[in-house]
Amino acid sequence: MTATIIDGKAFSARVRAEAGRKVMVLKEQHDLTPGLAVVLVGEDPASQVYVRNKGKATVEAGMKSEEIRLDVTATEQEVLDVVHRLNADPTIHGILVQLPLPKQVDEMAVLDAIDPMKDVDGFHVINTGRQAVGLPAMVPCTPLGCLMMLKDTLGDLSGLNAVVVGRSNIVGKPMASLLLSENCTVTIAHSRTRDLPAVCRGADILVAAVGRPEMIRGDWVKPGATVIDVGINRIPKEDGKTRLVGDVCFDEAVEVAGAITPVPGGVGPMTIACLLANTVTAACRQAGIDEPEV
Ligand SMILES: Nc1nc(=O)c2c([nH]1)NC[C@@H]1CN(c3ccc(C(=O)N[C@@H](CCC(=O)O)C(=O)O)cc3)C=[N+]21
Repeated sequence: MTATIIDGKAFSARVRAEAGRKVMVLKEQHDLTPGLAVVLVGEDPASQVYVRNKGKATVEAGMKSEEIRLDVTATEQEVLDVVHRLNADPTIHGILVQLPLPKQVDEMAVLDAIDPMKDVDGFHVINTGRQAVGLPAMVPCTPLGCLMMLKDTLGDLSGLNAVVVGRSNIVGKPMASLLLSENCTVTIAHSRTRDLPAVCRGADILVAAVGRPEMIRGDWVKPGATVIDVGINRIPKEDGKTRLVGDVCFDEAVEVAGAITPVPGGVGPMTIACLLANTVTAACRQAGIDEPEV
């Protein structure tokens, strides 16, 4: 039996279309145009592509998009000044500072400066804490996208064993916290975990977010499990070009899993769609209105 392939690209198109319909209602009924600002420091080519895609998706959904580019030599104060200006701008409801930042800029200080209400990445400690205790919060886009695909595939997640491989602040930890909120039994595994393959084999839900190309093999997957591959690794091909692979060895895992996300076309597109959804949510909360039902 081969696994069902979870089509993140198709799913993300539905999420983006829904965000677009909400934006239409907000414009017509509340004279409110949600605005998203993306701050990019430096010229990392991968980040540039990603930032351009975000800008395009934002405009397609009818929102205002602003891109702020700073030189790779920008000081921390220059980045903070941009954040402060965006915090004060009433036409901007979401602020995303593209990570990683150059080494002279303290990431934590920048994230801490973002108004938590405008923190569409959900990386501010206020949002991390609010999510953890069950208060309304901005939830990080990648884990949110993963959760949407899991619920769409499995329905109620209560009681399932979830193993998250990776403990980053941007994916692993918030993913684990969201799965706990859905009543999963959650294990966070990482580089020091003993007998990682055996731990993974206990997972009904296996989320791979380690950043190591094809580390998770087919025989680490419990038959029938749902596998979410967060990894996006560019590796060289024989012909000198490159290809994208996840943290899961797809060709092996697809033979064992019940359902699996591909790379590309899985988690990545959902991340961008959730960014738009979060920006709509943020705009409604800032305006003190209920999010439209569409
Ligand atoms: N503050 C911040 N928030 C982020 O959410 C954030 C960030 N910084 N820094 C970089 C990472 C990376 N990231 C991606 C999102 C979508 C795709 C995506 O759409 N990928 C496509 C293919 C992309 C390709 O072909 O290269 C896919 O997987 O199908 C990729 C990568 C968000 N990040």
